[in-house]
Amino acid sequence: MEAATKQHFFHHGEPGLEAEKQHCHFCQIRSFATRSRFPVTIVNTEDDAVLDPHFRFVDSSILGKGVEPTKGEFLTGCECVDAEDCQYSTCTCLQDVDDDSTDDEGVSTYGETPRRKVYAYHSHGTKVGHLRSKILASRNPIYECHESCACGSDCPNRVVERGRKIPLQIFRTENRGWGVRSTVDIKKGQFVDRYMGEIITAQEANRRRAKSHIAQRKDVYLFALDKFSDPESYDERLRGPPLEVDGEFMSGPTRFVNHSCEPNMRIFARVGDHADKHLHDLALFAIRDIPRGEELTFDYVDGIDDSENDALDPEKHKDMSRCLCGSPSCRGYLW
Ligand SMILES: C[S@@+](CC[C@H](N)C(=O)[O-])C[C@H]1O[C@@H](n2cnc3c(N)ncnc32)[C@H](O)[C@@H]1O
Repeated sequence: MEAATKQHFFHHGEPGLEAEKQHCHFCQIRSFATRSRFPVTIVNTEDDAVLDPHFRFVDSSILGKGVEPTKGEFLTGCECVDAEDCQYSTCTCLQDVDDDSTDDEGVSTYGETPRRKVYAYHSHGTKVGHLRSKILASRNPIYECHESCACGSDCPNRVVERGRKIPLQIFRTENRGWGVRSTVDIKKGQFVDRYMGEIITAQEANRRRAKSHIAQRKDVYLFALDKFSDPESYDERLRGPPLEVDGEFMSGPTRFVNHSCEPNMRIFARVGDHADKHLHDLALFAIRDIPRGEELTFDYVDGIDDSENDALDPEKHKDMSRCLCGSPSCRGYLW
């Protein structure tokens, strides 16, 4: 670790080292636009390990071969003139919200049209912009306004779009390699960061699985963008198989977040432009208050049916890896 930091801090200000700097993790995280207000840092007080030199930090996902975003002419956004309107069922960005609620936020009218507040976030007080408890406890997607919308960049419904507002530290854990923590307190419902990586086709993901020397563990880096997959969909991109995000070799700091059977974060599908549902974001939110310095975790198999969860099947344990999350309700095995 010292050798890596010394090379960066003492030599990377010098001209003529462009090729070397491209592979330097410290140069990569210092190129992020948010480096001053919300820096990413890397520390190791445990041993001499450094991050895998083949890994590269990126601050947005990269589209792989054969993955196309929707053409500009097919993008659509809401036409809300007053951004405050982007919290109600009348905002077209929120038209697909599954609203089974009769809860807190209530009904109002817009001209003659009755409208319900279906906004995923709190809109008042100290919790403003934090995901509401009802959504946090669900696996519902989050719909946000985006760059094709008429509302401005100060629209309250652009929490994930505005990006990470938390400084993150990648640190060496005692027994699970690298992990991630925050250097500030995080509140329940607060957005932490996206899971980023290369967005690849299902065929390419399977090719990488087959080729990977870490065999089935390759799956810990692959997330299927399957929230809207539907074999009956009129949109062929949603009929599947879904695209996948591979964070193994290119990603942001959340690629180093470890698993816990009692996690403090949960991952949500976040949709911007409805025409780009097949490319939805994966957004991590705190599911309880997290004091600064506590390791950030999520459940890698959240949402998997118990009957498909190998950790609950004693027959399969002999070929599985031990879970070292240390939580009282640890299932004992990862995969
Ligand atoms: C997505 S990576 C997380 C970052 C990783 N610790 C590293 O050093 O790069 C997933 C890998 O971390 C380790 N890991 C994560 N959570 C763990 C847990 N609860 N118990 C044991 N190992 C864990 C496993 O080696 C797993 O393959």
